[in-house]
Amino acid sequence: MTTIAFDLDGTLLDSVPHIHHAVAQALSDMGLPTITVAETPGFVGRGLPVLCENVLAHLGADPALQDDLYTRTMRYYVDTPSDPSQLYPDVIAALDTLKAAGHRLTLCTNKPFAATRTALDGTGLAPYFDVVIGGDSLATRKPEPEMLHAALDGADPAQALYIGDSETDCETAQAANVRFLLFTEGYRKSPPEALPHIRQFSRWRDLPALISDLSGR
Ligand SMILES: O=C(O)COP(=O)(O)O
Ligand SMILES: [Mg+2]
Repeated sequence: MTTIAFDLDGTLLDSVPHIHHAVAQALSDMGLPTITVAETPGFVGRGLPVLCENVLAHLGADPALQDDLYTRTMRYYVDTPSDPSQLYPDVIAALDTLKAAGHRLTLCTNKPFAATRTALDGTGLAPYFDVVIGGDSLATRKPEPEMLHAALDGADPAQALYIGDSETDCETAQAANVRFLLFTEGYRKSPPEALPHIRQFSRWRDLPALISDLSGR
């Protein structure tokens, strides 16, 4: 049995349209200019406070509006339902296979906890994860190691795996001394070779075999 922690946005869910909708609604309510869908992945990965700070800087808006933008975006995050169409292809089948092999699955995302719960419930992912750590669950966020250690829930980091899509996830795994597997179809900004990883995959249907190689089952 291996404890396997997963990132959420850009790893299990292609959530950029959902995130863009929430941010664009909040910006519009505040009478600010907007960001495009294409620009949105560049703001995802370090948590909602950083997204808000960077969006305001990008728009040349007053940084003091960060808390207001955060509160409004959170409301749209939670109020806008998620659905299974956001899942990358074959995610559920891969998680079923990993569960059936006896692995323990947990979630470690910088998305705020309340928004994470809504996303997990709406997409059908909720039953798969024994532990869920969100971006505001602890005093620190990824790439600090505490969230990942909490998501491992007592498992030995040296025996565990972390699966994510971004620079943030790779740095987190390094800081937490956990082996990192890179999903290449998410919201990474640099090429895969710039992010140290022990395996990479572009199709979820390939993940169970990668993990059974690594864990010897
Ligand atoms: O909220 C974010 O910035 C990204 O969330 P993630 O950690 O699931 O990729
Ligand atoms: Mg991610």
